[in-house]
Amino acid sequence: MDTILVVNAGSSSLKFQIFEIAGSVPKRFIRGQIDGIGVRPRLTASAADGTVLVDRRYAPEAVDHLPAAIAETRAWLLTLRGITLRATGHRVVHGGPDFATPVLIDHAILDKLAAFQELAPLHQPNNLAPIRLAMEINPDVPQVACFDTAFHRGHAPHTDCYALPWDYYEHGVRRYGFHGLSYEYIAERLAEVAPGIAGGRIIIAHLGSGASMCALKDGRSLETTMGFTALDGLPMSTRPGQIDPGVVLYLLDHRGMTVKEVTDLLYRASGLKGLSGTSGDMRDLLASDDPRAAIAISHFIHRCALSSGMLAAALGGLDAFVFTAGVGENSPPIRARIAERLGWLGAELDPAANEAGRTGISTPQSRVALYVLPTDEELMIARHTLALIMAS
Ligand SMILES: Nc1ncnc2c1ncn2[C@@H]1O[C@H](COP(=O)(O)OP(=O)(O)O)[C@@H](O)[C@H]1O
Ligand SMILES: CC(=O)OP(=O)(O)O
Ligand SMILES: [Mg+2]
Repeated sequence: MDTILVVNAGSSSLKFQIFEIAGSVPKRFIRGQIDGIGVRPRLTASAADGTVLVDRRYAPEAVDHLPAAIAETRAWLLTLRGITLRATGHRVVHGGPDFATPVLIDHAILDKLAAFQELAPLHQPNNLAPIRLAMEINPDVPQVACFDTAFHRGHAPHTDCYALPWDYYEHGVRRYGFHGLSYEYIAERLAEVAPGIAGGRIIIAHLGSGASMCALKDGRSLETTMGFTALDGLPMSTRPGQIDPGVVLYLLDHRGMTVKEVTDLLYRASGLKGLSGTSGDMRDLLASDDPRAAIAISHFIHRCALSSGMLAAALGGLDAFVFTAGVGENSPPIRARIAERLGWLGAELDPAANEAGRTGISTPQSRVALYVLPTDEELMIARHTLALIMAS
């Protein structure tokens, strides 16, 4: 069977899917992941019909960094029989100013992408590691990079610039935005689920371990909460979201912290984890009766509400709001609290539909339609990868 392998190497997980090439469309064959790297490592994979193919737990030190997760995943993938790999598609978080579409990777492109490592330290090294390995092991199999930044590349300069001297914009200091593969997929899903609304004014809330929102109009990204790096915008599992740059200057200057210490603080020790002092996992916080866990959740809701207002202003109103990614897809209480804060825009939640995790979760009279749509970054990558290899 001819297949495409898709690799989505994240900050705390390695997600993968194998798609059968069925004519010009990819058909899901296997979906799996190693999550909880260094904490509660677990390899799971299932067939398209849901049959569990593997479910293996590891001691934290056995899979404590991405290369170990790649090695475990690769060993398991090699046990599969009857599969011919035609191409591998990779999620690459940062594509900088020039990569507006997926690309076939060669060594020169790999070097260009490595230059963005400091702009996405949690992701870019992890995204590039499997590409390097694949190019070494299977030099004849095409490797395709699909960028989180690409979907936002059409933003007008007055929206994606910072108010710094213009020269900085020219040199790439811009608001790139991320989670674009997820937004692109949701925009397509929305056109199927709600064709009458999909062309309207929409906010997509990608609330996972990393979190951002996108203002979508006519199916295209108009604005987003993340910026130059994936630190900006909403508070996340371990990242603070929007922060006064004066805080960073204070930490460097007054506290005498090194750049590495500040980087670690902002990427790994802040957000829900930093505020609660216990965990960056929303499930742990929801289950906790610690007041600091409650503050962390309330802060998250508050910032989601503020960003929604900002994006509604960018859109000139709001027709629909979509919840997606780990928290957005799986947490009725978080959805309910955000929906309540959208009441002034005309949103009215149907509590039973929300609890049941239905696709539509607003009341019939709600002026803003509310949806829960599971994202599928890997399917989006498979489509791009297949299109690219068929065209080349
Ligand atoms: N039932 C749930 N309730 C609340 N949060 C959840 C639930 N299930 C998963 N999550 C959250 O989803 C996050 C992972 O989301 P995901 O979109 O996979 O993120 P990433 O791709 O950034 O790793 C975890 O941090 C976890 O807190
Ligand atoms: C860009 C980003 O934050 O990605 P993730 O949500 O996978 O961490
Ligand atoms: Mg993710």
